[in-house]
Amino acid sequence: SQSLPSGSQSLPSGSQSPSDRLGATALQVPARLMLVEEAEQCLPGHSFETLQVMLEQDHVLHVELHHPEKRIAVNMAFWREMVECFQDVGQDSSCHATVISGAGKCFMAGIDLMGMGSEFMMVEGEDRARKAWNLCRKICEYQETFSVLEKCPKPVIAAVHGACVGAGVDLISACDIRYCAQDAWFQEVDIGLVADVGTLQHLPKIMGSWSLVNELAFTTHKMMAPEVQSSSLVSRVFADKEMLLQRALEAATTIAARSSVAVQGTKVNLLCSWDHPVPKSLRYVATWNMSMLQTEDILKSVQVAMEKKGPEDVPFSKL
Ligand SMILES: CC/C=C\C=C\CC(=O)SCCNC(=O)CCNC(=O)[C@H](O)C(C)(C)COP(=O)(O)OP(=O)(O)OC[C@H]1O[C@@H](n2cnc3c(N)ncnc32)[C@H](O)[C@@H]1OP(=O)(O)O
Repeated sequence: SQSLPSGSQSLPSGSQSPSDRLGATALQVPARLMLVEEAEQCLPGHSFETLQVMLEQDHVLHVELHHPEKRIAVNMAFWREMVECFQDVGQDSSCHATVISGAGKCFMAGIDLMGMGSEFMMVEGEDRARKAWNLCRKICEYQETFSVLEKCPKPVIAAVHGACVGAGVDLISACDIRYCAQDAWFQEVDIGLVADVGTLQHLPKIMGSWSLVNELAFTTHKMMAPEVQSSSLVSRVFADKEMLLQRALEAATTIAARSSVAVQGTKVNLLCSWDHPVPKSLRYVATWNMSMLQTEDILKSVQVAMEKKGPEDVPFSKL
């Protein structure tokens, strides 16, 4: 059977409760214990089968999904490598923001229909209860492949061109910012199952229209770039892939120049308000800031603002 992605739980945990997710984000236990120096050297050069990680600018990593000859149809290695990669991004204090895009003609053609079919048909277990238990465990492992994007405290920007199908929609719905090119299209595909790795949980909160979410989910309606923009699934549309990547990297660079205490704390607290009612989120941010307001970054930021400079002029310490 498939080995567990590092850091994932060994028993079916069901879908993660909001507080699990928040706890994991705020107090992430290193999945692979690694010195900061090691992590810094590790990621850009790290060899993955399905991901290429490039250092684009100071503190900005570009993660490119690879399998262009199969239009980024994702195989077994992908599910494991995404977890490894973004756990490392989370630990790597020299990475402040990430862009994720597809190599070749599209962002992602969903699961590898040839290679992954047997994964769900062939579940181990001596009886139905044990098979169900093992299947639940597998589903939770697959969920971790995209949940890791939310748990990573560094903002992740999805830059989508061409097709973004099935698992591609699950992936982008777990990202913090979504941009696309004019040629992008998005689709849920009918393969006879309920989507179970994030789309159905995220889209109703992301998109402005329940009706459109239902349409996408029930009819497999193909959404083109203008429609995804008007429905808020993406926040910006660019003329082509080149412009898309340029602008996504610019946004990541802007984020990377800011105080990590501010940016990462903002991501954690936005996720808190996504999951919890306002009074609870207000209480959480008060508790958060009772320590984080003691950062030197505030004084440094105020000083450069007074001098009419930008955050890129501040030597913020690593986090
Ligand atoms: C754990 C479960 C969690 C999540 C589950 C999610 C469900 C899904 O993801 S279902 C989605 C399944 N995907 C699809 O139905 C998309 C199928 N592909 C396409 O529609 C098209 O390939 C395209 C993405 C629109 C691109 O079209 P085009 O540019 O014309 O390329 P093609 O000639 O069609 O394909 C080139 C090459 O790639 C192979 N390929 C494409 N998609 C897949 C795929 N999903 N699985 C396996 N292989 C794929 C295609 O067969 C071609 O291969 P050749 O060997 O060159 O024939």
